[in-house]
Amino acid sequence: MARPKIALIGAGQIGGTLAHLAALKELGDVVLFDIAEGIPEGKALDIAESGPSAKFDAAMSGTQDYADIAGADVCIVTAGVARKPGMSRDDLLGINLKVMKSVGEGIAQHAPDAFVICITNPLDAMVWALREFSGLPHEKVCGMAGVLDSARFRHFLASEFDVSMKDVTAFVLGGHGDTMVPLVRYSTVAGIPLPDLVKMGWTTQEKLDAIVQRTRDGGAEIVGLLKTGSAFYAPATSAIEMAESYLKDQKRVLPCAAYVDGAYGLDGFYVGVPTVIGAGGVERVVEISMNKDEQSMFDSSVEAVKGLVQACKGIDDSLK
Ligand SMILES: NC(=O)c1ccc[n+]([C@@H]2O[C@H](COP(=O)([O-])OP(=O)(O)OC[C@H]3O[C@@H](n4cnc5c(N)ncnc54)[C@H](O)[C@@H]3O)[C@@H](O)[C@H]2O)c1
Ligand SMILES: O=C(O)C[C@H](O)C(=O)O
Repeated sequence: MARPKIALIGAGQIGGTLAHLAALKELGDVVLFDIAEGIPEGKALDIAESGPSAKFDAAMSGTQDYADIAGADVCIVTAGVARKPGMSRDDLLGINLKVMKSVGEGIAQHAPDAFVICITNPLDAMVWALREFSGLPHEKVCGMAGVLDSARFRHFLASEFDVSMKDVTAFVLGGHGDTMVPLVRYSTVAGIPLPDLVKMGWTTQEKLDAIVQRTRDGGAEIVGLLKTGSAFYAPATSAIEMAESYLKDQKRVLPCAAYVDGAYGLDGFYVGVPTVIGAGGVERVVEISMNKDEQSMFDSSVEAVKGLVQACKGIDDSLK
């Protein structure tokens, strides 16, 4: 049986890391696409030359021609611009919306059966726009953010409790911005919810509040340190987790920016929610019950994303 084909649209910091991880995990053959001549070809060759030592079998190639992504099983989109210190993700909307248009058209023409994972920011609005421009089925187009935000939350919690990250679970829902909603009640250490761990004296409410805020600011913290761009190792690893669940029909329960139609009182809207990802794409949106405070934070986050979607419609007439 032929190996799956993975198209990476954007061969920058995340695109290159995605290619390397996909090769190391032998998820399939990789095509890197970018408008910057030489970059996708150079990264593909460099990673291919690591194969004999790393001992993977995967073909790697780079291109500026969308025809080369033909028949891709998975497309992961990082094309566009990343923020620098002093910018918010939302400042990228205008420039990255134009990129989503060309990418959406390229995928529609050459890889219409692919499972598409958008990473480009501002994430929730960009995945919505990418779906509109590509016209692919909603369950085959989703956005990566919740896995990353939850991983950051889990990392901070594991450090605070001095336990293995493997035993920490967490869910961060809502839009991938300052309004994201780390769900404390649904986050656990070995199944013990965080509020119980506060009662058990493992941490204090103040420390937990600070971790929640650090999670919300997680992207900006890295941007402030790197200065030339944004995070790429953890974002790439998160998207690979989603792609693997699709390719291997693992049916992982992962938070991602998915099309929510009916659940959470939403009628046809992309925002971060828990989902099941399997061979059918986003096979299920998991609707969890929220208390008043959680619901109000989620609602504010949805409103923030709605504002960005409106801004997209104001920029590109074809989106109305
Ligand atoms: N969703 C998330 O959680 C998350 C996490 C980190 C970064 N991001 C976002 O991901 C995006 C990529 O980040 P990065 O660090 O890889 O950036 P990067 O600048 O390193 O790479 C972006 C690449 O896109 C290419 N590109 C630009 N326009 C293109 C087009 N029209 N077609 C094809 N390629 C094009 C550029 O040449 C560049 O190589 C940014 O928008 C960033 O904000 C999102
Ligand atoms: O913060 C950014 O601009 C990149 C990304 O959204 C992140 O959370 O790391």
